[in-house]
Amino acid sequence: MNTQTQTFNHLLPIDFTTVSTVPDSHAWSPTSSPSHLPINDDKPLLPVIDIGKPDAYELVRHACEEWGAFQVINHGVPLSLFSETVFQARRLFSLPMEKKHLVARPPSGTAGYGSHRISAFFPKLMWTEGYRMMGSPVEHARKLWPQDHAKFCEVMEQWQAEMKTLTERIVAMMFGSLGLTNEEEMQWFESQNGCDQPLCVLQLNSYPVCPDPERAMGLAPHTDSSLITLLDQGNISGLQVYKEGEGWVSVEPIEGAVVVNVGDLMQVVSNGRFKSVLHRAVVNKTHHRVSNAFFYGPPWDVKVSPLRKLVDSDHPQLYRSLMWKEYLQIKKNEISGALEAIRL
Ligand SMILES: O=C(O)CCC(=O)C(=O)O
Ligand SMILES: [Fe+2]
Repeated sequence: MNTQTQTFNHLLPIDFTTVSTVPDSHAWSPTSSPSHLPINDDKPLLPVIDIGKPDAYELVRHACEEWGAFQVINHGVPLSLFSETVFQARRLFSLPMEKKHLVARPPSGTAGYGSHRISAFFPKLMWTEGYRMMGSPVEHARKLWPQDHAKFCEVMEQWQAEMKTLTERIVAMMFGSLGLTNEEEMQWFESQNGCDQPLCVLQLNSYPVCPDPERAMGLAPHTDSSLITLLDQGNISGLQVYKEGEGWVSVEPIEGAVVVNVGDLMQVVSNGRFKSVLHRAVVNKTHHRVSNAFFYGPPWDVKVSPLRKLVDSDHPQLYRSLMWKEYLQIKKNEISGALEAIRL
């Protein structure tokens, strides 16, 4: 096997339908598996915010400062689109492995089927498979369903459009809650070479039923690099967020709610006011869980820095200005120390 094939194989998950026990490659040690530091039911709940209400700004600010995450309801995204998106995601993941390999994500590619991007950081593999897209998935969908790809594309494109609109509304609320009022004050990246549109990635995640969930990890602890991420975790629990002083807290699914994660970039541009949330996903014995994450960030080739209005003598600049591609490169080499590495 040459190096290229080896690297490529590392990106491809095992066929979970063929295993009846957790193989050694996927067995996490007792101190790093989810059973370490178990969840205790007395912990506070992640805030649920009705973004149609007048107090929403204040609640958003508080949630971003204290948790780095919250759930939103009353956001206007049709409930039927949630179930159609989950249905189409399940349709993709239930295809035979040979089919999914037809759309495998190449080692340096952004779209396609494969393991989660963070898997390279851990000695053990995770109990998950994923499919990523940016915009229309039509080229892949044609390969997967030569006669019947239109509905998958239509639903995924509609979901991305809805998530983009909702993201922009929530980002404006976040900045608004910090006292930024006009577009210029909210300019969160400095475009270079004419790149002025945000980049959006939709990641479908599948966590197959696991014979021994205590020893397996759905998705290991990480922060998202994005400005913010919108997550639909369907109706099966599995997402946990880390809260300082409390430990891991389960995020209970609420029908039609969307989880908002503050990403690394929001921590930078808010000059540390908002916290990028550490989160992970656990698996279970009985239900195949599917989630989807919509990551919203800047183009590769732009400069990012803390917003000027959030820096003053009482709030000195915490992070240096840098090109976004430089940050992503730092994050590629270290999963948890990237924000520290750019701290002034
Ligand atoms: O599946 C989940 O609940 C979490 C997904 C996630 O954190 C991610 O895709 O980055
Ligand atoms: Fe994440």
